[in-house]
Amino acid sequence: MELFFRTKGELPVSQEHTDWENENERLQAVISHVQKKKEALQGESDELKDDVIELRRTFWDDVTVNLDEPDDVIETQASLKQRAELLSERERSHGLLDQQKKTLNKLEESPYFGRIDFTEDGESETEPIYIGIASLMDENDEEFLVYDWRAPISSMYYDFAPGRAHYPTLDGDVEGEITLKRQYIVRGGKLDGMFDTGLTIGDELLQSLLGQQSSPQMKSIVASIQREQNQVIRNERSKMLIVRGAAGSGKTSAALQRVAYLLYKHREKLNAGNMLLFSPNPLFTRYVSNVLPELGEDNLQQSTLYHHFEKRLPNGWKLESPHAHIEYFLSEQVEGIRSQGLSVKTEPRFIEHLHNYVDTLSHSGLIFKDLYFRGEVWVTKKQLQDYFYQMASSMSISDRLEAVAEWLMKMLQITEREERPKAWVDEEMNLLDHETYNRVFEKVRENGDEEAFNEAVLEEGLLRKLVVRRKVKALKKQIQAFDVLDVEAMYVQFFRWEGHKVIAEEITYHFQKKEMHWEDAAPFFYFEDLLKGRPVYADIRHIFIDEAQDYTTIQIRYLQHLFPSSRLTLLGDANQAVHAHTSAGNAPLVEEPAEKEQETITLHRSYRSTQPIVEFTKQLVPNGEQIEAFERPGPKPEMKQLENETQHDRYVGELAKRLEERELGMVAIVTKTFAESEEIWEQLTRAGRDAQLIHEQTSEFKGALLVLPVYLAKGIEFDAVIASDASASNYHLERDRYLLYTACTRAMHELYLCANGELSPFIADNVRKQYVQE
Ligand SMILES: Nc1ncnc2c1ncn2[C@@H]1O[C@H](COP(=O)(O)OP(=O)(O)OP(=O)(O)O)[C@@H](O)[C@H]1O
Repeated sequence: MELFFRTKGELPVSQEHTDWENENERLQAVISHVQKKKEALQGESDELKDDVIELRRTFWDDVTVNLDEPDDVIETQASLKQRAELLSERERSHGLLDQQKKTLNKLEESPYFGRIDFTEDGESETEPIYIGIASLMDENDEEFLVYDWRAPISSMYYDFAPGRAHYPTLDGDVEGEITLKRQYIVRGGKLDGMFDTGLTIGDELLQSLLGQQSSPQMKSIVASIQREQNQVIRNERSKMLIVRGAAGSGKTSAALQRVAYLLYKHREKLNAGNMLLFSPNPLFTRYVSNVLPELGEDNLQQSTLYHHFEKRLPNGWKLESPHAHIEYFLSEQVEGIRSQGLSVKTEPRFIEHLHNYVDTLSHSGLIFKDLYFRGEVWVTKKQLQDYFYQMASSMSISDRLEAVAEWLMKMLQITEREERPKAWVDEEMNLLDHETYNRVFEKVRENGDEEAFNEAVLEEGLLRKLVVRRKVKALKKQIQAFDVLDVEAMYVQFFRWEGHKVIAEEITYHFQKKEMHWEDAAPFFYFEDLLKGRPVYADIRHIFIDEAQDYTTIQIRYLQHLFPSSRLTLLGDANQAVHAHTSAGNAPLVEEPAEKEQETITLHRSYRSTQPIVEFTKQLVPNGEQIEAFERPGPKPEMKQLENETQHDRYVGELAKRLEERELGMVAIVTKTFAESEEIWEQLTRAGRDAQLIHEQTSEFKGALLVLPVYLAKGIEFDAVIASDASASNYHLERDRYLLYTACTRAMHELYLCANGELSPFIADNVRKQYVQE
């Protein structure tokens, strides 16, 4: 690799000197071109802004509102529509200019980060291709001064070393020769460094990027995307793309770059609103929220599965959070009824059983609810059942339910008419407020009947109608939502039907208290949708599921069925499974490809941690030998055994203090459970230390010292990690292995393990040589 890196004060040698000056000159020329563009854009933007303000101010001036005749109404509507369209078109253009301005601001700071010189076969000229976060044309709009990193030609920068190369176009691959591959470090419009690279993209650049301190917000990796990551980013073949990879191999980073790539490639028909990322928790959501804006793109939508289910929950119900679920299984004996239920519900073929059950319900067994009006049964469950099952069983359940709803709506109209003259309506009319009376009175007046007698009759009629309509409102809503089925009872009945009586009883017990366990949410709502028909989220075209190893098969299937027209990217690492059910090997991530358009890409290299840390952590897990460390030096992990809890906690506090004093950056004390985190945090606080205790609702880091349980640290990284109590008593079950691995792999530069007593068996003898024992 040829390298000429210049930092302030260093003098380049003669050959490099020429290039340095040339590159510097070009850089300044491009930046001044960007500045000119910015000025021109500002002028345009100001004009548009004035237009928008004026249009808003005078919106009604040119609209003649005339509602006398139907024709006039249509004309008024048309003229309103025209004005509104004009305004929104101007607003959109202004928004676009704003976006362009933001991109130009970024280009002004750093217009490009890479270059390849490419000679196409059959051409004599070599074209230097400069690559940046967005394309930039020269003043005549003829030549590219900078190519967007997502342009087809730019793919060669990531995929090839100097030598033969090719890139795809609509007319087939273009072949040729790369004669130079160069990287730049440009900050604040200044050329700070320059590398010519060979095989991989600048290990030196990576060294310098990865050696930096952690940041509370994830950064884009656009300048140093690695070849295997590029396969993830540009993959378009698969309907379902599974990305497996070791901790720190760049799965999340590649996924976010992939979003940016797809937005660029399909900009005519795809926007950030069509993409949805499921993250593990609010802290992670926040952590990754800056990557796309950094690349000049709008952020994609983000949610958590918990948040989604919570919104679907019936009124007054409570859903156990995934973190409470983890804590339960970490602290309870896993042999109880609940864990039996967990195995059944998370078993990959569970979904088939659910489908089989629904098939039988097509013929018999649906449980309906009695429907009530004014506290009395209006239609019985038996009547509903009879009406439902007299329809042909060739009709789907949801179609038949729709027919039931139509039937009920008609009956409701009759009921409404029959109820109006009744005495209870008189009573309720007396309770109506003045405002309602006045409104009804006005309405009668508007209709213009001269006869006072008629007016009074009309008024009473309207008031009766209103009272009854209000009374049936809830029932109407219930019918329209198909809420005539007793889904809870049928869900329980399913377990009985399957021969799981005890599990059925356990669910009934919680359902009666309106509580739902985390492991019931996906099966329950999936089942409900099978019966009632699924809600459609047609707008979402791409879903990304990070930390997918923690999803059960049915959770993934549920999302697939919720977003039927969506492509799916699953990112995960089976070695980081923190849920009891997924660490048992049930994660969909470990299943073999099932769908035709499904593809798996595995990332082997780990970038987050130094080489000594990776060498240590890879031995904690099976198949760890497949994990490759990026060659970044650093101290070996340190281990300290202590005799009791008091000594342990005191040591953790002192160690954190020492690390803080060295101003390492962010230091995290990672524990197995939240209770342990709380204990350590309390002790630190008593000692006057300023530490932040992270809980499941935390969405932001504050300060440089954090205490958190491992499952909340997922996907995030810290400059130094203290893995608290890595003892045999704390980490001994097979699933603890994955928790310990996840905790240790959060460390970027330094890792410390402390144990109260004997070491965890996972830190086996062959591991011991990888760390220093104090
Ligand atoms: N090509 C790259 N260039 C620069 N930095 C990179 C690259 N790939 C990954 N990194 C860095 O490595 C770290 C880990 O990346 P990321 O969080 O995307 O990995 P991950 O596979 O999602 O990790 P985990 O499994 O622990 O969630 C981040 O700091 C990221 O910026």
